[in-house]
Amino acid sequence: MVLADLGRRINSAVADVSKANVVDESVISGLLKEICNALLESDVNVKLVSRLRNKLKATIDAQDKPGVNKKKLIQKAVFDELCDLVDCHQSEIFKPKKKQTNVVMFVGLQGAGKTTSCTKLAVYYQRRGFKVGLVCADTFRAGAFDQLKQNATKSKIPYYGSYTETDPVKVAFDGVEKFKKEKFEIIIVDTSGRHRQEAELFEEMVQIGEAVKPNQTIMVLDASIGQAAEAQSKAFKESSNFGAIILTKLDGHAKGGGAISAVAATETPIAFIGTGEHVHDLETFSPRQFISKLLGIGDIQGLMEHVQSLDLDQKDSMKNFSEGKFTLEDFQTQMGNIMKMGPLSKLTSMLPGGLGQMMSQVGDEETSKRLKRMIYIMDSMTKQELKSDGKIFIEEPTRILRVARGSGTSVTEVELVLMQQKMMAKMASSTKGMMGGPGGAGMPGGAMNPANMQRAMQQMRSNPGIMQNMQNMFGGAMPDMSQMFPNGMPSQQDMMGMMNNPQMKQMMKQFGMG
Ligand SMILES: Nc1nc2c(ncn2[C@@H]2O[C@H](COP(=O)(O)OP(=O)(O)OP(=O)(O)O)[C@@H](O)[C@H]2O)c(=O)[nH]1
Repeated sequence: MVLADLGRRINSAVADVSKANVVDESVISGLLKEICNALLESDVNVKLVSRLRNKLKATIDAQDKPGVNKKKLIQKAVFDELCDLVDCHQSEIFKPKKKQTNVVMFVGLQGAGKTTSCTKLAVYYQRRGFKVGLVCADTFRAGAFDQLKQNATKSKIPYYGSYTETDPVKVAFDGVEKFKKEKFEIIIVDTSGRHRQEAELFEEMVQIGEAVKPNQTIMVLDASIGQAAEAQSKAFKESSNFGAIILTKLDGHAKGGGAISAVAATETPIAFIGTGEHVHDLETFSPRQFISKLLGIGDIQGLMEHVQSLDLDQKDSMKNFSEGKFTLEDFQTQMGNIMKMGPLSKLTSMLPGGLGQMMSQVGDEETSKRLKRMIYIMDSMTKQELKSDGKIFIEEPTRILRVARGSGTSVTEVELVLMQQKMMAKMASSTKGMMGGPGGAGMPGGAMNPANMQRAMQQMRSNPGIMQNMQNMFGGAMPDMSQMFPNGMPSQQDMMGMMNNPQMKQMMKQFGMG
């Protein structure tokens, strides 16, 4: 992940403070020095780094009063200042309105990811019920229209472009007019990033802007742009007055600090981040979620949004779970949902604390392979077996052999699936009393109420086996929960979502916490 190195270095600098016996001036100046070096080496603009240092120092000095836990004060100050670095405190980012035409124009340097991001954004809004069209106004780069056409066709998004018209302003205007007549609600215009020279590119952008009068202009910025980010983004700001930034290629390994500088230099908010080449690899940007992920605290909210944005098959199995049951068929449904959730590494990076890193050590491929074999096993079961609670296999063990042969797996693997389903069923029956009535707190089958949540956490803490596993998982020391959730303990909604998240359950099982 971009800025991963920055996150690691800042984390270790803050950890050093936590280990210090006395937090005096020298410890604090050591912390500030390490954080500033890490930011500078990540390509963050020197003026921004100096500003952050001064604010951090002032905050720590101002709040350092007798009785204040200085270590926690420093952790929170560092977290807040980093959030401030990527948050330009703009008011509400442009939100398209239903039943109106919203024209969105994309600008940016060549290869930044405009065409890809146009399609991603089109799919993002289409999934939210908008009627979306794509216009290719890049008449400079050969193949630009074909690329947009291919992307749009694959995602079933109507598109407009021309193989013959060479005037990008005319193509843009005609395309927008066409979609306006057909009552499209969002019309996204992709422009060229390549030009003989930038002056022509900017001139063309101004003309296209005058022709299509966009409600929103978005600058697409490649996170690996480095120190050039500030000058480039300022130049685009002057010509196209973009109102939001899409930061692409954050899944890469670039330093990424230059992009942060662009946000500050243009005082323009990052609306979305691109996290891969796939059309669904677009995430809304939230400074606190971004910094939480950067510092390895996890991004529970992002994980919940990701799970909720997928049309996962949650109906019966969640109802069963809330009634204390969990059949093999429910298990099969949940496994199928996990496979729908996309690259496991992206999800695990949102898991708090060391959980994500731990999961990523197993690796996408291996985890995915194991899940697939579990699904093959359940696909080889009869309806009666799937609807059962698994006892049928104990009464007639030859069924295990038949399923193993039918799924091309082993008896041991089938037994493992049965054991995991049994664990889940036990979890379902133990949480049965904790779920509110159906529809409670808006969660399917109700939500765990605070008192029961507390009891569940106490049960976890009082069970030496679970605690030992937790400590093994975190390398011997239980993390300070407040450090994992700097925005305060997640709401019961988040915790419930996390506890019910099949990915989390699968992972808890792997670490013996199932
Ligand atoms: N890993 C990764 N690759 C991305 C991302 N966004 C775009 N890309 C890739 O970046 C390359 C350039 O993307 P394009 O969408 O063609 O860029 P462009 O700005 O339209 O390029 P021009 O039209 O030539 O100016 C393609 O290979 C994309 O797949 C991202 O978030 N992550």
